[in-house]
This record gives sequence, structure tokens and C-alpha cells, in this order.
Amino acid sequence: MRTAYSVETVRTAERELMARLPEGALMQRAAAGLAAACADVLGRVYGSRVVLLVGSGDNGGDALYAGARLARRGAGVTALLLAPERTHAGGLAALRGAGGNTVTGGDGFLGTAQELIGRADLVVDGIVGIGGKGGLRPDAATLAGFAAGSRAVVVAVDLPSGVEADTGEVLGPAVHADLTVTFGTHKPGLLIDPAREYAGSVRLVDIGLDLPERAELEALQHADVAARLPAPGAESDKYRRGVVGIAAGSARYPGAAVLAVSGALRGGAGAVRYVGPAADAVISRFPETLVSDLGPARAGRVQAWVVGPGAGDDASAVAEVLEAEVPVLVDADGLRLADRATVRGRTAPTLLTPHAGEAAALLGVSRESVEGARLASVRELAARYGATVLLKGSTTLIADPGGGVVRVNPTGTAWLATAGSGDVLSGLAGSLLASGLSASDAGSVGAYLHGLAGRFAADGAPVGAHDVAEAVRDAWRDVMG
Ligand SMILES: NC(=O)C1=CN([C@@H]2O[C@H](COP(=O)(O)OP(=O)(O)OC[C@H]3O[C@@H](n4cnc5c(N)ncnc54)[C@H](OP(=O)(O)O)[C@@H]3O)[C@@H](O)[C@H]2O)[C@@H](O)CC1
Ligand SMILES: [K+]
Repeated sequence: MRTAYSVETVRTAERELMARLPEGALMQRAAAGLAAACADVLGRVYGSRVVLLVGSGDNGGDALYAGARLARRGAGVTALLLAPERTHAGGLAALRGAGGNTVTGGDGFLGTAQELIGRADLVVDGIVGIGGKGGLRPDAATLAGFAAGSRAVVVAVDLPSGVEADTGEVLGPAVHADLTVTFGTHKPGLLIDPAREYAGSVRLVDIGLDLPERAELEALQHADVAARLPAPGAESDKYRRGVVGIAAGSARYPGAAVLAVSGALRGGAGAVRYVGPAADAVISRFPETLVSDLGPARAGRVQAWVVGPGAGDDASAVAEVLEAEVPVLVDADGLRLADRATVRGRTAPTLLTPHAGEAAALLGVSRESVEGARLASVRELAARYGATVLLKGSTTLIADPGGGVVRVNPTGTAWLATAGSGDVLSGLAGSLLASGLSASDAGSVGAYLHGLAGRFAADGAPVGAHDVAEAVRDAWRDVMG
């Protein structure tokens, strides 16, 4: 499991560790890891041109000590000091002692900075780290702009300066890094868009922090998914493996039903039961589906329901499904039609799977505000509905209603932004629910397989949703290794 911790937790762990270590030891560990990453990026350190962007805190201190290490290996290092009178004193002395140069504020500062950054091979962003709040201040923002326009590789120290560490929000100008070298643990902002996009690839340097059991954010890895996937035993028959009911599609949108069933058939349930007006389309594509033309309440036993994809305005199917005392996944049109009080009153688990636009409608805010604040939005929806919520998008998040750790899916790909892809995911995650996974596991394992399947199916070229469904088996095999 990859985990991310909040700034507050990092600060606490840092204090405890610092109390046991000689002064400055922690910063030296950070700087050593940072310098090693910079050397890897440069390839050849000797003779390279390195520019450090140095703010007023310890983040700048890390950059200065790492710069000193690079200078000792023969790099030409210049530090641009954004707050000369408050620069980390030890770091500054180390850099100067190693032969590095400094440029301080005043007339001509930005002109000189532009020239230096324009000629640099590497820019190290030590403007601000976990102590930062709000977008970058004007001079810092100007330097970030120079870095973005130069051919230099940009390495961010701990976080790209200007992004919110705890939320992944970006409130103004921020540094665009190629690589972020982060210390002790990932921060939520490194895993959640839009901040994630500013981080580039992320390298974690272990500095010995002792972190608590409960993280802020966690991302499943292959082994975590493998441990949760349902496996049929010798005693299994189709009913013991779980039957997933799909109440989806309409005369207008029969395809949504077909795609939800295609996902459900690949999710591990023993059988898929379909209820709705698209039975002919479903059967002709997937003859193994059990179909019923009675409503969900009389369709026969299921261990979990999926309701909503392509449902149009069929509120009665949604209401009937929500009455069932089995886990229910509500997606697409179903989200609009589901009564909030009914969802809150359910005793069996409920999993809501909105994309940003649907989440915005449920919260009564704009789509942009959900996309800009994904973590807060998914938590708010989970709390309001008393349900597990999977917020789809460039970084899919899964939150349980009681607060607690939020899951982030690491396998997403932009190719999944294709019509019907969400229907496949709802069937897949519903099938996992029917197999006995918790709502949070069904959502996060479903999203993981779906993302991986999207990558396999796309392989660098556009895909249709049915290709994604077909590639779920490859993803499953890959995970089981
Ligand atoms: N935790 C650990 O285990 C370890 C932590 N380490 C390192 O320490 C870093 C944290 O250092 P930190 O606490 O000194 O804060 P930091 O991020 O340098 O920023 C504070 C300064 O920035 C300024 N500032 C604020 N917002 C701004 C903005 N938007 N735009 C521009 N400036 C802004 C603010 O100025 P002020 O508001 O006072 O004017 C303040 O002085 C951490 O990220 C990691 O790199 C490692 O060395 C060792 C292990
Ligand atoms: K930084």
C-alpha cells in the first residue's frame, strides 16, 4: 500500500525524530537524497549548470545543502535567494563553502534570474515546501514561469512550490516539476490532481520518520488488489460466488446496460442478472446473462445491485433497488434519482460512483469546484449521503462515510475518458460487491482493474468502453502475477 500523510502528522513525526538526532541530521538526510536524485537526472554532474530557487524556510535549506553537494562534485551552482535576510544560514554557508554563488534580490534580480535559468541544465525548486500556503508570491511565481520556459530539468524539493500539500488544490501559480523528491512520506497533494500534475514523477526519500498506522490517503498496489480479489474455491457454485443484479439501460440507452453487464461478467460474481428494458440487447451480446422482465424487487435473489447507468428517468427501479437489503451501487442517472434520505437510511452498504459533473450536481456547486477540490468533495458527499463515494476522474478517490482514510486509484489513464467507460466500471465494481468485498474495497479494486484494463486496451491508441471491459481479464491476470 502506498500511503500519504498530512502536514500535521509529518510535523509531529519530524519533531519526535529530531529530538533523538543530532541537530541538522534530518535535513542532511533529505539533502543527500535530493542531491542523489539531482545527480541521476543530470547524468554528468561535473560541469553542469544548476540553479537553486531558494525561499525563506527549511525547504530552501534542503536545496542549499543539496546544491553544496553538487558543487563539490564539480557542478556550477547558483542560488537565487528570494528572501536574502531570512535564508537558511547553515545551508547558505555550506553552499558558499563549496564554491557556489548567490544572487540576492534588488534591482536586476529578475533579469539575472531569467538569464541564469535560461542557461541552466537543472533548476531545483526550494521556494516552499510543507510550510507553504496559497499560490506563489509574485517574485516566486515569476521564477516558476522562467523555469517552465527553460530547457532545464526542474526538480521540486518535497513538493512543487505553490501546491497545497494536504488537499492537492492549486490556488494560484505553482512550479511545474519534472521530478519531485519528497521526504519521509508522500503528501496527499502528490497523489491528487490538480497538484499531482505539477509534481511530475515522484521519488520518496526515507529519512526515518516514524509514522502512525492510519494514513490520510492510501493507494492500492498490485499485491493489495491480489489479496482482495475473490477466488472461487472447490465448493463454489455460481450462487455462492455471488449474483450481481444490473438494473440499467432504457429504450433510449440500451448500450449502457450492455456495457454494465460486460463489466459485471468480468468482476468475479458467479452470475449476472439483468432487469430492465434492454434485455434483448443484453442477451444478444451476452447470452449467459439471466434476464427478468419483472422489476428489481421480484427479479430473484442477488447479493448486490447496480442501478442507474443509462436509466433515463426510471425513478421506480432506483427506489426498488434502494429498498433491497443487499449492497447497492448507484451510478449515472441513478444518482440524480436516488432519494438522499433513503440512501442515508439504508442498513446495507451503498456505493455512489459520480464523476465530477454528477458530484457537482449532488453538492449544488460547479464542476470546476469539485475538480479543484476533489478530496474535500468526495468526503463531503460521503458524509451527506452516509454512503461510500467513488469520485471518478483523472484521480479517482474513494471515501467512506465515517471519515477515515481515503483511497486514491493509481492506475487511471486519460484514455478512460470515453463514452460508456463508467458503465463498465459500475458493473465491475458491482460484481466485486456481490462477491463479498466491502464498498470501499469493491470501489477501489474495481477502479484499479478498470484503470489497468484501460491502459492495456489502449496501449497508446484510443479505445472504446467495450475494449476496456474485454481487457479486464488481462488486468486481473497481471495483478495475480
Ligand atoms: N518535515 C520533515 O520531516 C522534514 C522537512 N524538511 C524540509 O522542511 C520543509 C518545511 O520547512 P518550513 O517549515 O521551514 O517551511 P517551508 O516549506 O520552507 O516554507 C516556509 C516559508 O515559506 C514562506 N512561504 C509560505 N507560503 C509561501 C508562498 N505561497 N510563496 C512563497 N513563500 C511562501 C514563508 O514565509 P513567510 O510567510 O514567513 O513570509 C515561510 O518562511 C519541508 O518541506 C522539507 O523540504 C527537511 O529538511 C527535513 C525533514
Ligand atoms: K518546493
